[in-house]
Amino acid sequence: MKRDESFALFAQIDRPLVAPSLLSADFARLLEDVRDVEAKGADWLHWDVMDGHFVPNLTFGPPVVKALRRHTDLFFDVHLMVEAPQRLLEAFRDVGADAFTLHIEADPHAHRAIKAAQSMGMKAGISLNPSTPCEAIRPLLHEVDLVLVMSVNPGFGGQAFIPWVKDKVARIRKMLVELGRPHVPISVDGGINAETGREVVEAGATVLVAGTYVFGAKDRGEPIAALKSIPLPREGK
Ligand SMILES: O=C(CO)[C@H](O)[C@H](O)COP(=O)(O)O
Repeated sequence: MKRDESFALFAQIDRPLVAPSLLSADFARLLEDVRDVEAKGADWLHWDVMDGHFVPNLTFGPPVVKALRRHTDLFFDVHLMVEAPQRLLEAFRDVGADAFTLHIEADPHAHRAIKAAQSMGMKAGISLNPSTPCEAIRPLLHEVDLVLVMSVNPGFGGQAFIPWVKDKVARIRKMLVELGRPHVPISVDGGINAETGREVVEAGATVLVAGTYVFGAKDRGEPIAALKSIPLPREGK
């Protein structure tokens, strides 16, 4: 799916979008892995940016995004697991990030960051950790383009899905419906496979971020197809 198509589609889609998480790709052959998942139907690419402070791990930053931007037209879904994410707005805009998603726990001025990202032409997302209550993001639901619900404690791939996060997804979808914004995408990240993917889609998720499940497969086309085959619940169900 091309970069500029995906957000217009959320009012029409009947399946979740699939965003392979590059955290689980082979960093020594990143371009080959990106080409592989693109050829096999990935809708977005999910970038886990970690700073060693907000989470106890370090990954990549704008130079790596820039290097791959030249090779693909996939939507770049950039997830900032960093302190003071606003510092990085321009840097990621300049290298071709399409969505800039920050953590509510990382920025007391998250609303300002969201407005700034949007004014720079990026989609703006808000993310919350498993133990952060949904109420913490309620005021921002009026304005965000994307909600990213963590279903593991962020920092590492390959962790087990936390089942009670499904209730949070359902609550946030209900809040969005009540606000008259039913098509705002809810993305779920952590421990996603065909089974947990189905559960979160039933709860209201429309984007599935999957690292180990996709990149750990011999044929990445199989997990991508399995996630894409999950039907979205019908409206009014
Ligand atoms: O944000 C992340 C970790 O902080 C990863 O995107 C997430 O954990 C996906 O990896 P996996 O599918 O292996 O759980």
